[in-house]
Amino acid sequence: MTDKCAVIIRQLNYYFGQGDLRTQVLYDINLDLPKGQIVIMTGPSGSGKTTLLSLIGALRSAHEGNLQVLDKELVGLNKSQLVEVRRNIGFIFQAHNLFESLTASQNVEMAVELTNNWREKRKLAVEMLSQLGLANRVDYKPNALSGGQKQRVAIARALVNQPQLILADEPTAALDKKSGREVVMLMQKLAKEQSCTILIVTHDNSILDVADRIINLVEGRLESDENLDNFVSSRDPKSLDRRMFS
Ligand SMILES: Nc1ncnc2c1ncn2[C@@H]1O[C@H](COP(=O)(O)OP(=O)(O)OP(=O)(O)O)[C@@H](O)[C@H]1O
Repeated sequence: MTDKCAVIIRQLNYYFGQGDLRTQVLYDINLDLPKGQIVIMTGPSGSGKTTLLSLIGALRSAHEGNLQVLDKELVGLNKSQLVEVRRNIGFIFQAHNLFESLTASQNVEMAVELTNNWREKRKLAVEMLSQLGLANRVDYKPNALSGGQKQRVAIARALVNQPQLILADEPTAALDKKSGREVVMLMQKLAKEQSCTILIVTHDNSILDVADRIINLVEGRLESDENLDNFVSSRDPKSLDRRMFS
């Protein structure tokens, strides 16, 4: 199974704070993300979704349990080793984090520079932006783009180096329903083409159908892990909104 999974998590615990203030936020997480799967993580506010995403993304260090990401064990790595791991991961956040002084193309080119591919950076950036429907916006700065277009630039930046793993935290939160769906459908299409694994944290139930699997985190514990049909049918529709998407 090992070489078929982008992420393997075993008995992972995580705490914030120290001494008397130490609080456990993740409890005994066990999770496999097979290569090429799109997984949505949902759950109530404060249940630990962003914390788990940031541990998988090597943005925080894990100390207890096992956390294997793209064939590398992250528990015990130092800061510079974690930075190396991050290079192989595409991140998409709710706040798109684009540089306002740079054009769409330059924002994407910055990601290509990390791979030292200086010669082709413009070509690769323009190709990726074009695939996302932004061929006629490559030289626009973010303030001349709509929310959905900015988020598509952020997706182009996350995908341009063809990472094997993409982590997205509320990628549709700043978008209206239609643009949110479009953005996620594009992520799904490109991910399938590049056969990369995607983990999306979301409260947006209108995008659940892009997922191969939905996992639900409640109070730091993985409460369920099922496909969309089972997820929906196992829940009372009235409670779905209140419990899952609060
Ligand atoms: N830097 C921090 N220091 C201390 N506690 C934190 C820190 N970040 C998060 N927490 C706590 O850890 C718990 C999990 O937070 P986390 O942000 O992972 O939840 P979440 O499920 O992503 O919530 P939301 O859906 O509201 O974004 C919460 O109780 C939160 O208050």
